[in-house]
Amino acid sequence: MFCNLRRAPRSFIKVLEVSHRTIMTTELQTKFDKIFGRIDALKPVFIERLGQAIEIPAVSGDETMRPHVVKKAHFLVEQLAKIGFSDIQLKHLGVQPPPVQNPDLQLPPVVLSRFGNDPAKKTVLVYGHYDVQPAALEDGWSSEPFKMVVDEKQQLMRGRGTTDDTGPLTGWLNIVQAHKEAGIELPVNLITCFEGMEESGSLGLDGLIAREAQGYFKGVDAVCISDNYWLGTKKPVLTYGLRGVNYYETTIEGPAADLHSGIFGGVVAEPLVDLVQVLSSLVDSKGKILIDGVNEMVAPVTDKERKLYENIDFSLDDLNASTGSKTALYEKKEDILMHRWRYPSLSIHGLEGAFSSAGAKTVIPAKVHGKFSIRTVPDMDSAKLTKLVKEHCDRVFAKLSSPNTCSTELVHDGDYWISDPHNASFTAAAKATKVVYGVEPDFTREGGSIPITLTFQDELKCNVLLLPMGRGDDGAHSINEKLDISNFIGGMKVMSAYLHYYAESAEN
Ligand SMILES: C[C@H](N)C(=O)N[C@@H](Cc1c[nH]cn1)C(=O)O
Ligand SMILES: [Zn+2]
Ligand SMILES: [Zn+2]
Repeated sequence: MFCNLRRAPRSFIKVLEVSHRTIMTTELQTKFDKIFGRIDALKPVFIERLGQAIEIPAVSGDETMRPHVVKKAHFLVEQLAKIGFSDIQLKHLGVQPPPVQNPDLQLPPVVLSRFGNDPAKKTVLVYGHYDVQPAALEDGWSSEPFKMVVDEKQQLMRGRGTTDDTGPLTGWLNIVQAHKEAGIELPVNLITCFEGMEESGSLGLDGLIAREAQGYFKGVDAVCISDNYWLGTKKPVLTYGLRGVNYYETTIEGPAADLHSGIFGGVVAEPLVDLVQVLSSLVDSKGKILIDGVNEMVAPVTDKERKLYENIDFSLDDLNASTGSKTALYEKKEDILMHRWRYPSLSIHGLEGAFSSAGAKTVIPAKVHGKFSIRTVPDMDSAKLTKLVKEHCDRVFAKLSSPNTCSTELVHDGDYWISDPHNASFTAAAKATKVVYGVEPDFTREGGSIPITLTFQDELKCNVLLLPMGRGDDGAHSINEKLDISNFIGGMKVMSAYLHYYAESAEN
């Protein structure tokens, strides 16, 4: 273990003053030099490992792809073993609950492993997810999404999962390898918890965490999650809040089979016509949620909170750059960020069962499903929200006096989360960021969701830190998802430095 600043003799400590705070001893500087040097030297190995992982199309939301998700879990097991992690276990979570086409479909396994088990050290659990969002070349990708391309000119890696979340996940493996090869002891015990269902609601993981709180996860002092993004493209951030997400499916069905619109058009009630009306009643084009009672659940903005937005480095131009358009609903930084972080939003994602290919098929679909989700924020209650959503859809459908049937179901929900950005974990991560990037990070919230964050905090009774690796323009969930090589390398250096600073902090 390296020395604790408070106990070390003054003569020994040659300090580096950064921003009025003492953050580095020469001993730590030497360690960082060696670790960072190894991370730089191992760059080709790390890129190769990420490329191999990206090739496995682990799409959790598509039942037919489940064997690939399982294959990626086994790939991780292989890599963990190669690097020297121990006690590697695949935890099986049973069958996937409905709605599901195959009632026997097994959930993907959770990959647990350890590096070190020294009672004198703190224990950090790192969580990541190895599943990804769907992707297809015909969606508009400039290269095969599951064949990682290293763009030397732009110094980035393109492929599904590079930033969300395979790149950051492999980062944890890589930093252990870098420590070993640099001959530097890892300053904490590390536990990995990698799941394969995050993009589909983290089904089954809550139960596993509760079961293992006093088992595999006993003694965890802090949880660190690298699964979100910087706000923009230049300034590193640490994230202390997430929105939750409630995902819904409205199903409307009528005729026993798809019909010819020339023969039956105007003669039968069309499910898709009904569904379009139900969906269009949920939200207006300015983003206002139209479901009675939803906006009333949102906690009011306080003056103290309003001030937090003032110093954040972000602008309308950043938003436009990351969407590649000028389609913003708000112009002012505060309005944009508040609507991303602290107000709910309702998005309509798609239709299942309806014609969606090129061409001009003249069919009346017999059964259609509309998919939409609501990002939730303090003080919204998931069960109450679901009641309001179902009542709203039933009411709108009833007004149509249609002979079809309509039902709305919650597919999955995950809680929002807010933390204290001044705890020991955040302080350690802020020092690490300053050492690697030379700037203090911004403290941000995230509009996306990581459903398991609150469960870790509550079940393991410890702080959770969100330590993003990629940039705001990485295109997570979109086409041409990428991770800049500088963020991959810088992110791994920050992960390493974070563990060292956290190890020497007086509190948890
Ligand atoms: C922020 C994280 N990388 C992420 O993408 N989370 C997903 C989680 C989710 C929940 N339901 C479906 N996906 C997200 O925010 O959409
Ligand atoms: Zn993710
Ligand atoms: Zn995602």
